[in-house]
Amino acid sequence: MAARRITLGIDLGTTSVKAALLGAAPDDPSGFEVLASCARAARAEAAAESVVAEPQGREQDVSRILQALNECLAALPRQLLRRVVGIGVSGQMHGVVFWKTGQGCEWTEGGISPVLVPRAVSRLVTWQDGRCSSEFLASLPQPKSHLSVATGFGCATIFWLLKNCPEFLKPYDAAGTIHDYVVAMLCGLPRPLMSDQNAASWGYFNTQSQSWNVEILRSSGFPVHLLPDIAEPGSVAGRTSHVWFEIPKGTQVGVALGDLQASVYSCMTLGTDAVLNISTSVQLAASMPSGFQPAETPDPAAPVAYFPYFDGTYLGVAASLNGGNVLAMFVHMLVQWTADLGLEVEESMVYSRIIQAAVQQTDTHLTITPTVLGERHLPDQLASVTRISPDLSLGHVARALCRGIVQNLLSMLPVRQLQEWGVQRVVGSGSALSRNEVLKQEVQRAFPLPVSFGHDVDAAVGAALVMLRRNLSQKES
Ligand SMILES: Nc1ncnc2c1ncn2[C@@H]1O[C@H](COP(=O)(O)OP(=O)(O)O)[C@@H](O)[C@H]1O
Ligand SMILES: O=C(CO)[C@@H](O)[C@H](O)[C@H](O)[C@H](O)COP(=O)(O)O
Repeated sequence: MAARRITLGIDLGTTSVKAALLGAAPDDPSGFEVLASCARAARAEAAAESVVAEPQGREQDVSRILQALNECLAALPRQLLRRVVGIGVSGQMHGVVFWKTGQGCEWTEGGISPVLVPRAVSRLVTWQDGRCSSEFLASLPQPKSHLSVATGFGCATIFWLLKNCPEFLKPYDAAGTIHDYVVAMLCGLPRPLMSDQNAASWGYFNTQSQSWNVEILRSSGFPVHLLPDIAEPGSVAGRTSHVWFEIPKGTQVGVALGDLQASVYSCMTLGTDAVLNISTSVQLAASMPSGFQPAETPDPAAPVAYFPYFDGTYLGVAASLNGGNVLAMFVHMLVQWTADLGLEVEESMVYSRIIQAAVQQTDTHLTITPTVLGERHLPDQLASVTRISPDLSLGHVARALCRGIVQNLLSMLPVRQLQEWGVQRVVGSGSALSRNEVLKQEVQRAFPLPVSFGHDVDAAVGAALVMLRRNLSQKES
């Protein structure tokens, strides 16, 4: 009997790195089985390299992200890694990392197998970065794209660096998202490749012509040489240049995918499914009919945007900036206040206690609008708390916070709109959801539709599944 095909999926998320090994399972309705998975907190937050970007800058240390990736790979069964025939990579969209071609990493020998270590590479400026003010964004040229440009989007960040610290860009001749960087390093690509999923998340990309707004950008002095070449999501970017945790050298690596699209790909088993992903951020997505094309001119005030998916199709997405990160801020605040009172508590204990308290508090009148980061379509709408009564327990606050995250998303994309799109079921994904019973309860309460919950490493599963299906179709042809 032919050996079972196995693929590896990776998700370089904002808070954690996930990896999953998938095996073909012809007898399973999904066609696959998750053989092993791993998640490791990246703890990659770092001070902005450019001091002028503070305090709104949000950057991550690439070496910590790769460290978490190496820990994930090291934790996966070697006997399965040896049989990997394809690697799919996804990650946090919008962000940008810069490197020097040919010097972006080093394969260090010495251990059991070579390990990927970053070398001449910048910090990752993430999607949560707020350095581009509304005034700065208004000063940029109008894109020829159906998506508006927001702070934290790759092209906006590059324009900001060009204006405020031009010296910063001089040493680099390549740029991409963190997952484009990892694909380029795994394959030793001379130039990064980028799927339209990630290019659209940078701004100044036209999904219909599948091209950057090169003339618009060039005429504004933008360093267009930094823009990656574009390739189909699901196509092969290259082959691994080294043995990697016993994954054979020469293994196919797919062009990197957006984490949202990869999560949807693993969870959306029916075209009438909507996918609710709650991770650092939160997104509610549903597929648009084939042939759908978004309006050419974006409406920055619109809460729903249309993201490229696969094969020229689109997802209708409400993407809130305020998801698991708001819970994380609440937990961090409690840890800080407890320290101010002279006590020390572990974050993990606080998470379990607030969830436990909220489970006990089955309902609340307290109302929290959780938009501490504003929203892209409402940048000035910050968070608020109303209907505070004398019974202000931890359970009330935690329940109201989880409810607020879900209700805020529904205010962007109401159930009525989902039903008009033909949605009949909601599938939940993301670790913030899978680890939080109260969030699950609030999701089930908010949707008058059947709700099910996917894996907790969905984007990694989705990235692996794309490569598994590609490999199987290659073998059949
Ligand atoms: N111990 C925990 N218990 C419950 N939820 C947690 C815990 N630790 C982190 N979280 C939640 O998980 C979120 C991160 O989810 P994750 O899927 O790792 O994000 P990403 O995919 O964006 O990296 C955090 O923002 C936080 O809300
Ligand atoms: O903000 C949007 C889209 O505009 C999101 O889909 C965005 O891709 C994701 O939130 C980021 O990639 C971060 O994802 P995650 O780390 O929260 O999983």
